[in-house]
Amino acid sequence: METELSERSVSVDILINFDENQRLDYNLADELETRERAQVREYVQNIMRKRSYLDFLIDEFSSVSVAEMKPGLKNILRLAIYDMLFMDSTPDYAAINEAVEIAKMKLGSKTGDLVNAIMRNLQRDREKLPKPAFKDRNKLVATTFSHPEWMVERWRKRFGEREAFQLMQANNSRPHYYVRVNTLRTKPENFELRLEKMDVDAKPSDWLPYYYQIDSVQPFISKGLLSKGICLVQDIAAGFAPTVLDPQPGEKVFDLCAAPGTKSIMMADLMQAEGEILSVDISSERLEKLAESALNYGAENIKIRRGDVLEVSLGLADAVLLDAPCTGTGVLSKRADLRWRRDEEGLKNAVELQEQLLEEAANMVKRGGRLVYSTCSLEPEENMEQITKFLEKYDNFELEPLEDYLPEEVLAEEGKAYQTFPHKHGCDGHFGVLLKRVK
Ligand SMILES: C[S@@+](CC[C@H](N)C(=O)[O-])C[C@H]1O[C@@H](n2cnc3c(N)ncnc32)[C@H](O)[C@@H]1O
Repeated sequence: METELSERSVSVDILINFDENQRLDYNLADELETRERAQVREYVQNIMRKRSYLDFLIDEFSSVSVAEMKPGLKNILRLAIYDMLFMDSTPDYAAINEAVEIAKMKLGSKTGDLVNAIMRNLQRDREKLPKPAFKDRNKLVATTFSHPEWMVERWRKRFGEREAFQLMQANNSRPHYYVRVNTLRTKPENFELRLEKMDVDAKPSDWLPYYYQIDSVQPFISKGLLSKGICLVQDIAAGFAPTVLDPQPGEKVFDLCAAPGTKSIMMADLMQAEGEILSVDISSERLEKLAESALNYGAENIKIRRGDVLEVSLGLADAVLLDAPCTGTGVLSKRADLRWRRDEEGLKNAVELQEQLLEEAANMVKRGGRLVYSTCSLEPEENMEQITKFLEKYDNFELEPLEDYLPEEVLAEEGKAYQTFPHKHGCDGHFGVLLKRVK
């Protein structure tokens, strides 16, 4: 119980910090063991995936509304309800006791009593819990599926209700994970032998070479395969952008907005570390991760530069990847917190920044060179609408067909773009196009 208490209590700290600073800081779990840190992530991500519904239940069983609660109490209750209703391994009494102890420890004995009273109320009605019944359809759907109302409204309009439900259900499910073999460090056949020895289920992908769908990244961490650079954890759809850019050994490549760097690492492998990749990002913290990965993965042709793409002067490249900052609505099952950090204003700002970044990136492509624009968003404004606007303004770029690189089922825009959806493709939602500079 001692360690479980600390897992829960650290999870509460992370949730409180998120409410106060809009930042998910897993460093708060650094003192825990690997397995416990994994449990903290599970708690935090699952609570993010069910947040509106948990808040609805708090409102039903507490005399103080969620809106009036301080982050401490609110997040202890979210965790306690999640524990009681969704963690099969936690008996009701343990869910209540643990929450009461955390409340006493963090907020005093009175709050402990309040948590106890609210949780006992809920336990009494456990078999016939109230269901959200708001007249406002967006609010009802948003509470049931725990997504923000603005997102629900736009997805219901765009996809229709049935498909919007499927998408939100996929966002609330445990995501699929993939690893990609790093051929700079091992041969694919040797990697398969390792997998056999490790006795893990890993299904090779039909879509791209060297990718395997896995159930959990844990064995790959514990056997040191990531730290030794043997394979990279990367969603298969995240691999589409480097695949269609198709960097060749000896070329000069710019990876703009590169950190934490999985696409730079993959490109180094595609180039067999010959030629040059200049990886640029505005965030030094994220670039540190890239630098560490480049060492681990033997990506010796990566050079790192901290800078704002809107200001740096880099010269010209054969191939440029702009993996633009975006709302991330395609990766909500892995990054459940993102849904609570985004709003319509944020979408508008992202679109404006992407437009400027795309113009700068285009100026760095030499004549005859290639430019890939990619996002992990599902929103048309960040994706094809961005490209249409760009092509209306610049007649020196043309869209290239992608059928030679990617499977048909992920292609959109008559084969001139790719777009995946979590509920249709079983991977993250990514978009991308390949543009050629023709004059
Ligand atoms: C989608 S992430 C990139 C992910 C990365 N390509 C990868 O595969 O690991 C977007 C990145 O853009 C960076 N960024 C945002 N605005 C930028 C700017 N004006 N100049 C350079 N980098 C920027 C962020 O720091 C962030 O690391």
